[in-house]
Amino acid sequence: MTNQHQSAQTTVDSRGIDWEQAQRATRLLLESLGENPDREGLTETWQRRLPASLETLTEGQRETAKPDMRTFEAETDDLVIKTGIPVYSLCEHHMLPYHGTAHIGYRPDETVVGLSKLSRYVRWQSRRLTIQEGLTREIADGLAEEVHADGVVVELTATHLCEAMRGVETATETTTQATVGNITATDRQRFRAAIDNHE
Ligand SMILES: Nc1nc2c(ncn2[C@@H]2O[C@H](COP(=O)(O)OP(=O)(O)OP(=O)(O)O)[C@@H](O)[C@H]2O)c(=O)[nH]1
Ligand SMILES: [Zn+2]
Repeated sequence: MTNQHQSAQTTVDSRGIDWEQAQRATRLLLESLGENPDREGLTETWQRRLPASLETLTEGQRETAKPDMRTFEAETDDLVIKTGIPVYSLCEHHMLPYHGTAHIGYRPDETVVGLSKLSRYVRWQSRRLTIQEGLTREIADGLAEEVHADGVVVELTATHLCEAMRGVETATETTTQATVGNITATDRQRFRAAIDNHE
């Protein structure tokens, strides 16, 4: 018990990842698939590559990885629209990727945020185990809070590899939307026109 506790303590890195456990689990997974984890080509997979990849792809769980959402004084309260933000997330059901595009519209209250921060924020939020509906909602709610926005609308269109590569084996697109706060009918028309223009 004491040993286990000590070993867990020594292998947990500053970001809270237990490396020894991640390596052991990956090795075990390879073995369970009938693979030889010690064959050339696979040793670094369990020792480094997969644990390190998953550490990156789950950094949305860690506040320390959140981008600095620095804001500036707003000179307008017009809707700010950003289209075509790439999204890569992992579906929590199969831990397989889904990827696509997010579009964001927000109505500033007294502050605006640097444009690049919208893409950075979507990337950070996406890097964890999610379902698409929840991710869309969490981007909208999170941005409204970070930017102190009067209203936010988020649309996300994605293809799930759990549907494409296995299971139903159809590479379809799923679109989800979330709104928070004050988004008017005119805002929605502008948002839609910007998305249509992007596509
Ligand atoms: N609503 C929603 N469903 C998702 C998402 N990602 C994956 N899924 C679905 O989650 C469901 C899980 O269904 P289960 O029947 O438990 O799992 P399964 O046997 O692997 O199902 P199939 O994928 O149909 O083979 C599937 O229908 C997936 O398409 C998501 O982001 N949102
Ligand atoms: Zn899935």
